[in-house]
Amino acid sequence: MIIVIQTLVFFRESLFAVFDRVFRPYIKHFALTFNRNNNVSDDEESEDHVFAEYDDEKGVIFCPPMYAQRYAAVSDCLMDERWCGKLEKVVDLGYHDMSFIKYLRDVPGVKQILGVDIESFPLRCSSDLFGSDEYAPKRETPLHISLFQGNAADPDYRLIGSDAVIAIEMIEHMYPHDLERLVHTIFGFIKPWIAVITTPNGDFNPLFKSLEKNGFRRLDHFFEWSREQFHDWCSNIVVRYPNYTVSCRGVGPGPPDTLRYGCCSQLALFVSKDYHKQRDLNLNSLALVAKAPSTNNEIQALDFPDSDCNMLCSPKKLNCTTLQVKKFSKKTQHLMAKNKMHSLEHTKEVVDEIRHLTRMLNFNNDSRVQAEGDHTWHNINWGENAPYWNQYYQLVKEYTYPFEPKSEECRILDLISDEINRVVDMQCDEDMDVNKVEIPIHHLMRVVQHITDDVDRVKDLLEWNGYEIAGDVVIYSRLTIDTVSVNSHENEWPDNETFSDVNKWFIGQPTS
Ligand SMILES: C[S@@+](CC[C@H](N)C(=O)[O-])C[C@H]1O[C@@H](n2cnc3c(N)ncnc32)[C@H](O)[C@@H]1O
Ligand SMILES: [Mg+2]
Repeated sequence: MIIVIQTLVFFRESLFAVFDRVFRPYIKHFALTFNRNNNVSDDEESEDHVFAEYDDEKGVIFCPPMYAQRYAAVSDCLMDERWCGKLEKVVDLGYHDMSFIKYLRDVPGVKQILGVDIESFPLRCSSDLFGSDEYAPKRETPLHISLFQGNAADPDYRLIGSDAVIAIEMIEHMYPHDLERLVHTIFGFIKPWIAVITTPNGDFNPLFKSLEKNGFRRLDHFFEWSREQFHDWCSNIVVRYPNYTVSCRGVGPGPPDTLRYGCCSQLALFVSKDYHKQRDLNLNSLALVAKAPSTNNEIQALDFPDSDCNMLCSPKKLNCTTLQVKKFSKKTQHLMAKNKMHSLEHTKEVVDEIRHLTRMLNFNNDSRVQAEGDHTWHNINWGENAPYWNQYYQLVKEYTYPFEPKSEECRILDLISDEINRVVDMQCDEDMDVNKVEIPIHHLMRVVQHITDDVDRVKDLLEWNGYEIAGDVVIYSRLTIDTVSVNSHENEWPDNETFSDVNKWFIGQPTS
């Protein structure tokens, strides 16, 4: 049983590493930009790994499969060192059966994933990804996934605060007017740090014989752009949203001698020049406000739906003349009574929040939301029974993964282990025969300085975990590791589940 669990633990933790190891070598090779004269990687080894060939029956065959090359290229964008580990909230538009979300879950730093798809059928298929394995180890970092059904073109408020937006092979399935709105939803409403968009390369289609009878276009796509058209579309976006830069490249090179067609897919990476994370609005606990201040200087706080919220607002601070409260939820009424509040002027204000909200939701002269009766909403676009403001998507499924943060000791040991491995690898690259590496403890302290500056504590920890320490240096001996077999370690383990993370970590580390 223990072995099975350990295998599962290992497998789960290794998945992403494997994905990374398998695909990363290919990724550099994918970089075929629109400029056909640009260099294709001349790394012969990676060329061996990524290739395509003709098959008389099947047409072009990609190795690795095209979807895997695409996912690798998108993952590569997400793990760019400029933001790796800092993209916390990521949206996958057109996520289909969650195939990419499986990988997204393990991208460093990601804590919240939103999936939006217009179809409901794929959503049902994806349910097995959630909590199906009760023996799966807890995550070390929190992760919440929400799947929505809706049109990605609609600026649903739950998209606010997203650091990255991904749309893999989705835009060609959109109506032109939706695509136009999507551009604004991404770059004018969400304003993420990065956006990664992929779409087929129409130039490549002559290589697919099976498409010939349909004019070299796929039936379910509204368009398939040439590289030039995609490039134009991207350039136009950055002209309209000048806070963004864009770089385009091909993904999935064709068989030899077809370079002139470019790659099978094309990818655009948009990067914000000056990213400020938008505050994530939790409207579930937020007062709803209506009537644009610009129209008649009137704001109405309509309801505080299920609030823990004390987000009541004051008209003076909002620069408006009247502020009416039509209806409060019970909880808010209770809060008001408790604080002996009779009118809004005397309530605690969270004015910035309200202001922020009005800005976020793009209130303008057409934006009026009013509460009429019990939970009936009315606005000039929808009339009666308008949807909750900016709540366009329907939540289909959400899941919070159980997690257990690593102990501080464990984090220190992991960081130091990585650093030691890095230094040892460097030394070995320079001199293959090196068997012993001495690393000053002060060098290692740098990688844990955000956790501790206590040198003695770190030394003790390292010694406890089998490192050889002499004075102020850690001695790493390659011979020791080479003679340690995995089996010998396994046999040393008592057969119970009470090991601390520190003990687990100790497997495979050098012993003194
Ligand atoms: C070819 S699939 C992409 C699959 C997935 N992104 C991947 O690469 O594995 C296109 C997906 O986009 C979805 N889609 C099409 N139009 C959409 C829209 N306007 N809003 C949201 N999703 C849309 C479709 O339902 C479909 O699941
Ligand atoms: Mg498609």
